[in-house]
Amino acid sequence: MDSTLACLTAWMPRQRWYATKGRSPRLRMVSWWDFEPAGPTESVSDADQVLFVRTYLVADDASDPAVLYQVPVVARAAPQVAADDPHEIGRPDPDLILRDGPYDDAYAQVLLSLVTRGGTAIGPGSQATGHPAAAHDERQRTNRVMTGEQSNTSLVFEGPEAMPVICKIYRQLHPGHNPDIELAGALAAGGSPHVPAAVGWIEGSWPSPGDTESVVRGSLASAQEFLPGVQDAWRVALNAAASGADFRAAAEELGIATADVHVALARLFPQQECTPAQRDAVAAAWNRRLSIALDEVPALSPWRSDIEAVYATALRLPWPALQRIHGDYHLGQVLRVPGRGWVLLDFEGEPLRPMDERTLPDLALRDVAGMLRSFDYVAGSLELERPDQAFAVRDWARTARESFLRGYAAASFVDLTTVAALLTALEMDKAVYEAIYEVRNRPAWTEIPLGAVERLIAGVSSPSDRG
Ligand SMILES: Nc1ncnc2c1ncn2[C@@H]1O[C@H](COP(=O)(O)OP(=O)(O)O)[C@@H](O)[C@H]1O
Ligand SMILES: O=P(O)(O)O[C@H]1O[C@H](CO)[C@@H](O[C@H]2O[C@H](CO)[C@@H](O)[C@H](O)[C@H]2O)[C@H](O)[C@H]1O
Repeated sequence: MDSTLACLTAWMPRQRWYATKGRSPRLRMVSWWDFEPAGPTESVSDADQVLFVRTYLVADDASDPAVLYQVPVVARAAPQVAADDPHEIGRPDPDLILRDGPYDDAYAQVLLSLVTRGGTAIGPGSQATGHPAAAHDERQRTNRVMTGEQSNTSLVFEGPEAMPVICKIYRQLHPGHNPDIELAGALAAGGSPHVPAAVGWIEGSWPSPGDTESVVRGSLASAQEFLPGVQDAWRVALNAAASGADFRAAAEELGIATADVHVALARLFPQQECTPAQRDAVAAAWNRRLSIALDEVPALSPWRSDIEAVYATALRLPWPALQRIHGDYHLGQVLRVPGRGWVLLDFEGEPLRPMDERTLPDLALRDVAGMLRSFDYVAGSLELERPDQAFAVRDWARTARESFLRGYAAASFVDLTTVAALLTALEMDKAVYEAIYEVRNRPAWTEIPLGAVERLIAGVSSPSDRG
């Protein structure tokens, strides 16, 4: 194995964004591109120390199909880097240190330059091109990496006068335009206050990891206005539920904001009547997910036939038209911005779902179900910490749910009573997805979606019990 790949093989499994945890990586270099140093934004002395700024495209054959990762690196001469540098990837030779690109100013500044000014980085059979979405703002900004449990890597650029910018580097690459760039960009261009302003994005082309003779195009990064010092709705809701604070008006406004975004998406992108074939495809996806969940979460098996009955009931009734939606809507995807209200983030869809499915028109009610599940998670996570508070937090979740639905119905003009069985099926499907997600990522929380499955089944047999 070449020495760069050897360094990456040791380093990648320790990264939060490395997807196939628990398996040994089988890495293969697919391509790379080199960036020109960002010139005016970088000091001459720093540029002297940088040997190259490069993004590697690395396929991992530990899973089938292979996962393709985007790995930006900065190569520096060994004497210039501290011995205990926490962002060292490795030393392909004794004089050269590869650093994790997002943590190095040299990469951060070329990234900002590409999304705000445009330009192209070239490599063997591959390239990356920046597409600014707004007029370029030359003011200097410093950069930092957002910390947290993230599947991608985001850098924040801030300066005393300049609009703060957040740039998300997609770690896993897929063919096609990322739905977050497409949907959030269109909503921002259409004047929606419920998404951050668009700044720009990076698209590229590279050899397909499955067939290196063919070339694919796809999204590499996106940048938007960063809203500093705000809390996400998960934190706001958790604090409100823990302290017993009234969340009804906030939940109702969240319902209105959600409906406003759905109405705007229905105007900006084509809507489709839901054909029998599309209903069959949704039903097949429910069943596929259920069978994965039954394999990975054995505690679900006693409810198998009840879950299937929930799906069957929804399939007997008429369905609304399909449209573009958020796709992975939960409280962590929404920010509370003083003076502006709720702002929605991350229209990428569910990370456990294939990208080509995530860009299809879907049921707007899927987002409604996602948010309802999130209110249940607030109660569920607090209940795990303080079982003695269970009654109060369940009551909080019930009122949040009612207020959210009231706001959504009023602003979307959807009569939710006519689609109640479909909404229940979508909540069930989301709880099944979450059971898989939790068992893989946060096993201690698996009982939250399992409790929801039980309650949803109980609610179908006696509707007034639903909380
Ligand atoms: N425009 C923004 N303004 C402020 N915070 C943001 C913005 N975009 C994302 N964030 C925050 O950055 C973090 C990661 O964003 P997210 O889109 O969820 O990334 P990932 O795809 O890695 O999960 C979240 O905590 C989110 O609240
Ligand atoms: O990483 P993403 O934000 O794209 O979403 C994934 O992770 C979420 C967890 O952070 C997960 O959401 C689940 O947990 C939330 C609380 O942490 C809860 O509010 C959501 O309702 C629940 O689904 C999401 O499902 C997953 O796709």
